[in-house]
Amino acid sequence: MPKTQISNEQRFKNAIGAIKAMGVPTKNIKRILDNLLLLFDENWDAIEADNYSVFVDALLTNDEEHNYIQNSWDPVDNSIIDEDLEQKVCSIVGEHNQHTNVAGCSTSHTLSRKRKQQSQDNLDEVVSQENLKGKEIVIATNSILQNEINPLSSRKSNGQKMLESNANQNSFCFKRSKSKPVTSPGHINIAKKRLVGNHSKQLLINLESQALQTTNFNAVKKDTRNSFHNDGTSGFLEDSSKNIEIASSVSGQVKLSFSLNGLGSEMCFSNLESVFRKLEEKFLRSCIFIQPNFSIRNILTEMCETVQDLSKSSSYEKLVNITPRLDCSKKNYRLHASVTDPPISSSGNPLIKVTIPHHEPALGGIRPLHDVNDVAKGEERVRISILNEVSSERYPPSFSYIPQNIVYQHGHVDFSLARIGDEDCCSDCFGDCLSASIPCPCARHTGGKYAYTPEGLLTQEFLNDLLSDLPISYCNVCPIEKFKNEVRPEPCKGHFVLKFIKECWVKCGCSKQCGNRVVQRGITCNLQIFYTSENKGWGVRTLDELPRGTFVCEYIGEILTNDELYERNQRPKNGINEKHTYPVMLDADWASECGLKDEEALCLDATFYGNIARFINHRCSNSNLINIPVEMETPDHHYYHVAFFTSRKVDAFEELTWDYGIDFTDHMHPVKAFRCLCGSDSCRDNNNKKSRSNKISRKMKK
Ligand SMILES: C[S@@+](CC[C@H](N)C(=O)[O-])C[C@H]1O[C@@H](n2cnc3c(N)ncnc32)[C@H](O)[C@@H]1O
Repeated sequence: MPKTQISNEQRFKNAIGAIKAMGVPTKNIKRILDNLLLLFDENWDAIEADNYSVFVDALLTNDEEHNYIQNSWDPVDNSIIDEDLEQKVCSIVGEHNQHTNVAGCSTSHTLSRKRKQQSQDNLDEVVSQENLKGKEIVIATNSILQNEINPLSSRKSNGQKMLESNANQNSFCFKRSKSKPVTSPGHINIAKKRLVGNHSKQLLINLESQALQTTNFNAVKKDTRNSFHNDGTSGFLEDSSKNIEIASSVSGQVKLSFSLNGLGSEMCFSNLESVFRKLEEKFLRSCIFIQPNFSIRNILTEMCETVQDLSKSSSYEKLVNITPRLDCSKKNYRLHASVTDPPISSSGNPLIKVTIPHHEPALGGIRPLHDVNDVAKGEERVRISILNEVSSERYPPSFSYIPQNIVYQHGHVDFSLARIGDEDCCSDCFGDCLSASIPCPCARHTGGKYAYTPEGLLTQEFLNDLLSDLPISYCNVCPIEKFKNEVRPEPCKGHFVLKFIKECWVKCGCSKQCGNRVVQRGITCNLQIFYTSENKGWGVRTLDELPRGTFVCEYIGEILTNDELYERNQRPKNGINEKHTYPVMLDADWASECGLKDEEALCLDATFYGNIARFINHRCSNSNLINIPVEMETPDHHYYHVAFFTSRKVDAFEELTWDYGIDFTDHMHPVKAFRCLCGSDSCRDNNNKKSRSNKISRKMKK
């Protein structure tokens, strides 16, 4: 009999009969049904849709805050009851309508597992509701992930009751295409869980895509504190054979991976790499500047469509078996792919098979070299994105991002508090030294005046002094010359006498917010690593305009003795790290410090371990950055920080450069000079001068 001819009373009875079989007490069923009828304006079609899926959702939803469905059974052990119920629901539902409930069952089971875990971990409640009338799915959450998910406030329409979070400003909503019927594939169930106490979150998304026909995706969003391995890969898998995994860190960093199986249709599947590449091009790049309409749902939808697009257009004629192997002893996981002749389907099309073995994390297999959204992996206060609009190179070569200098092996840096005397700190200060009437002892190094303004910029006076010609001092025995010829070193070629800044530090009485602490607070500018169009490789640019005197970043690397650097440079270079980043000599005191032993002279090498500064290119003249030695924890100038400040106003998207101080004629220098492409009029690279004059004379001849 068509449903329209069944009376509402009969439908009520049918519902009770079906749900009672799951073991739910009749009075509870009635209460929930009453609520649902109220909620859906007596729309029985909506309640019966997907075999009472809203009822099942209501059973699983136990949210007092929103009063959506009152908790209607004894809360003895919800996890067990839930699991039981869900299994029954699944079996009943399965009997009723096998096809449409495959996804429904897996959703319920997933929810159940999650719920069990939730109850064990003292998790807060699932808050989800599918609004059937408006074909919208609304999630209310205390999310901090607003950048990733389109923040829309809960809306009420046509008598539909939406969930309203206590934290309304943080709620967001997933909209479903209005053209799709409620029961069609394309169904998305989303459950949001919040860990009590530490505000960790999990977002569970089950997506069955019409586009992918028989392919199922499960997506799991999970707090990285629970899911990421130490090496930064995600370790969470529900069912590795058919999962999309989205893992997000508390700082908002998102990692996406997916694996497919069951491509039983005669779809010609492109390789995973091209799917990832296309998706990254589409989304990850744009996520650097978060778009207003950005949402996880869009990514998932786009992912389905991309897989379908690529599969349709693929001329792939091979069977690809992709098997990620997780070797925990190695840091870089790789996707192993083998290509064999494809079996031909009944329609004559080659079939594609993608196999992801159970319990092997799919994410690990395709770990990228760097996170294009944040090369610093959350180590800095700002995210540092990577963008290449020039060539196909997706990432800079491998290196480990470190936010602080680290001693490589033998470099001796004495950080002991005992070495900091009263004259080298301001233990009597309080709050902000800059606001005190008399400059503190820390300003002694800068002539009794602070180098910083209250806004955290270098004072114009300090900067002007720096940019005027610096005096040069000469070592008795120069470590650089000893590098070149240990037995008979040539005389020192001279080093600039650098002007130091002394920042307040831990032995000082002032606060961390003291105006004389700028470099130690880390990077605050929005910077980007980008591929230069002048063949200089990767470079750094600012995304915002920077005033003159702005602290940009420190040059961070391994602290090496000059001996160690020399030894490192002698080693045969292979492949990836063939190009050394330019090491920075900590030579401020070479001339004045008596008896500095070779093994004591230090330098910073960012080739293998470093920060964003390792990407800043050289410019012979008119560079926009100046490197300034900054002393914090050590009172002598044997070790110090190298900080970059803007030497003039820098426009947004302008490349940041500094003068490495290279002598392009010195072919014996420990680090081989490159052919300079800085493009400045006063380029010191003679090769360039020659080629420029050749060009001019060729032009003249013409
Ligand atoms: C500190 S790294 C800078 C980042 C580097 N461009 C990269 O892709 O990793 C120094 C290296 O960059 C390149 N480089 C820096 N400045 C350059 C310039 N003005 N002209 C040509 N190459 C430059 C050289 O290969 C040099 O060894």
